[in-house]
Amino acid sequence: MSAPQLVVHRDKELMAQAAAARLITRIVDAQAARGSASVVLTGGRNGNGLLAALGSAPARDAVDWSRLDLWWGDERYLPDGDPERNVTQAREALLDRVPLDPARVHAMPASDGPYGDDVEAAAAAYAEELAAAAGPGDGGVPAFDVLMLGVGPDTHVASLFPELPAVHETERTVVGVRGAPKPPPVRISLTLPAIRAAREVWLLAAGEDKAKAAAIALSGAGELQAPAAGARGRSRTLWLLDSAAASELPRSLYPPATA
Ligand SMILES: O=C(O)[C@H](O)[C@@H](O)[C@H](O)[C@H](O)COP(=O)(O)O
Repeated sequence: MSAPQLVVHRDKELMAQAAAARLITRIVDAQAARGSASVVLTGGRNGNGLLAALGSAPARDAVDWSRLDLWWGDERYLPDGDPERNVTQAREALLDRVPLDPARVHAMPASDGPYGDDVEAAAAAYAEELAAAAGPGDGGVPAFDVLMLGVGPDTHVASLFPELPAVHETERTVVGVRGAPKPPPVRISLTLPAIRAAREVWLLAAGEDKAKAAAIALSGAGELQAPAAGARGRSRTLWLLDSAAASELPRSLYPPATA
């Protein structure tokens, strides 16, 4: 697992714009190398802010949108089209404005779909979809080029909350979550093993309310108490912060350029 790298931007708007530019380049490089790219989106304000910034980025259409696989790190288990669903918000922020191949947009199941209120069955179905897309030796999930995660003030990532059952999962790649402290309570989430299968994991943390979470997660806390600490990529773990979210980091962790 890669040690975390940090980049601190002036404010959350610039962080979103810079992260969007970074994502465009990463996708373009993956498509040039392998003919397609695979990205995991996150819900939340920072994730949606990045998508909105990407939509208005000058280089937006350097991406071949028809050869991009999109997955989700977590989803609120609500009816299809519910405004609180991460996929609904992603569509509004960007996805409905770019020519994606609908067959390559892998939304997590909705609560009014075939699994009804059986969120574990819905999670198992998504795990099967991931496994079907995985390559030999990928371990049940595709080798995502970039997996993005917003970071909660309590250090949660996806719907993995400190000390709750889902963060303890070591075998399954996708689980159902009930009783999530962040509403809505019922969710579907990738697990840490699935997150750690990604080539690169990018954690997005902007705002004063993330300062403590970033400091805890980056100062050696365990992943059960601080799930963000367990979100590591196989070849890269990148924390994208704004100055407010970085304000409580130990000086030793500050990137040299911002010392
Ligand atoms: O479904 C969700 O709510 C998100 O996936 C969640 O993990 C989010 O990324 C963090 O809570 C940060 O959210 P903000 O960026 O809005 O602070």
